[in-house]
Amino acid sequence: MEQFYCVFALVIAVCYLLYYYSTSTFNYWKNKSIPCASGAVPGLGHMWPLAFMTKNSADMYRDYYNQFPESSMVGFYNLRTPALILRDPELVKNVLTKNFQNFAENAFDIDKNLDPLLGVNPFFVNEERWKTSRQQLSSAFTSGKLKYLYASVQEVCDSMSSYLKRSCSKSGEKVQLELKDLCSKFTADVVSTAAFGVEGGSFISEKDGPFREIGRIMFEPSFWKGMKQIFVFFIPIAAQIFRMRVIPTKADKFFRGIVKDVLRQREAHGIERPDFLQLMIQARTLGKVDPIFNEEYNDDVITSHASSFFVDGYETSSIVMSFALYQVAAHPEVQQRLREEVNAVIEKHGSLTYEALQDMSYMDMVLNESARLFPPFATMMKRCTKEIELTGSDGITCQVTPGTNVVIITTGLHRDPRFWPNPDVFDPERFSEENKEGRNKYIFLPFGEGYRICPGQRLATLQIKAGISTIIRKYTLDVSPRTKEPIQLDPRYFMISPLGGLWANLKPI
Ligand code: HEM
Repeated sequence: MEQFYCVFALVIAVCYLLYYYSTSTFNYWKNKSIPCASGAVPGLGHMWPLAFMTKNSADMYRDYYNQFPESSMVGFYNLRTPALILRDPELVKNVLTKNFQNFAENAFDIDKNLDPLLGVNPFFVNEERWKTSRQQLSSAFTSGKLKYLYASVQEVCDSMSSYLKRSCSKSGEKVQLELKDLCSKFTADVVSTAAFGVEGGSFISEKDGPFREIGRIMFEPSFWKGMKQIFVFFIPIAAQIFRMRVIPTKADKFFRGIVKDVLRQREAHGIERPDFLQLMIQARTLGKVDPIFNEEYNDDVITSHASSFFVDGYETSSIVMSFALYQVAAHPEVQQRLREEVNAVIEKHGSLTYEALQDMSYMDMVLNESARLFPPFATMMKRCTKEIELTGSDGITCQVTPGTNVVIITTGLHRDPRFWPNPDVFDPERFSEENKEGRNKYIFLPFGEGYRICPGQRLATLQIKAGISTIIRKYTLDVSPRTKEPIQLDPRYFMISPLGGLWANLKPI
């Protein structure tokens, strides 16, 4: 009996210590007189809805953002670590631009040994390596090089067009499609053609092309993948403990294999193509040295750069494109005006050229409004590296110390009624020249802002505009009753994915 009491006392003591340890920081924000979101639980802090997969991060963070509508800052706890939400556009500007030096790091700790292909991906690296890798990737997106890459985008538009034509004639008249799947095929093929120099093959048959298949392995929501992604992106300490990779082994092998094959084929047959790989091959032929690896452009160096295209650009672009098509399907008057613009611009330029796409101002309005409601990333997380005092427009002051994560909640700012009247309503007019004038740019951040703004923004916009124009010229779209409305976001996913999919009927005009 005595033994039983001893064990019981020990268990109680351990439980108490664990409880004490996991909640001992929970007064941090109170002591700093910063309002703190409610709902922290021992062990998980405010991250329990992600850990238990009851909410998508976009919804969870927006809930915390909305708890103090009048406050410029809100504290919360990532497990037991204090983190700060910024609700004031001037504070966001401070972090992303004005005092960037104090917040230069993205708050993600990736193990470069486990994920060597991410070693040059600007999103996942910091300091000097970030500067060089960003410069290098951005150099592929100058206007001249984008025009060069646009040839690849046009190839994919043509194969998507043939695929849609075949699908419609097979099904009689109209065809029902899941838009995220269609757009994932499209962006997978753009990456494979523009970055890796191989035909994507997603529109040849019903079978996935190889890049679409890798896309499914890496991004399609499922319980275990969701668990892993949520740990990697939101609870990185746990991901490190369990040695979780961002790029699965199968995808790593695939990227290395494909680059090797393509390089050998091009060397053997003297092939040149207008793609990202060719830019690297040119650097290799000139004997240039990669400034990050300090090595020649060998196969591994080239694979690392090319895979950044896929990791950063494939899923983000397909999310934005699919939600924009969904909004177009749901708003026939917007669809008609957009179609008229596309037709007029094509008539003016002769075809869907690079220059024609720059002329589509209503398309820009529609894309912006759609990305306002559904940005692929709910948050941007920055780590404080140098102590700084932040003061909000409401007078709240916070001394932010090194190591503290500062979170910019895109989904909160994008639907904040202080900045957007009727924030849940889809209205492209918000982005007319007149309505945009004088608006603080730090309330609309689908691509981020400041020094770490997305370097792929122009390529992403280009391919999305080309893809939507290709579809809308020849088809009318309406939302299928199979789509669950209002849209609910999949809690198993670290970006946004609509539960049940975005289904639309496409009918030839
Ligand atoms: C519609 C599609 C896209 C969206 C919405 C998007 C959005 C974003 C956002 C929000 C960030 C974070 C900015 C920050 O942390 O301050 C980012 C970073 C980044 N994006 Fe994109 N992105 C898209 C497409 C692309 C494409 C096509 C590429 C390249 C091929 C790309 C490459 C990158 C890179 C390398 C970074 C890291 C930049 C840095 O930390 O310096 N993105 N993107």
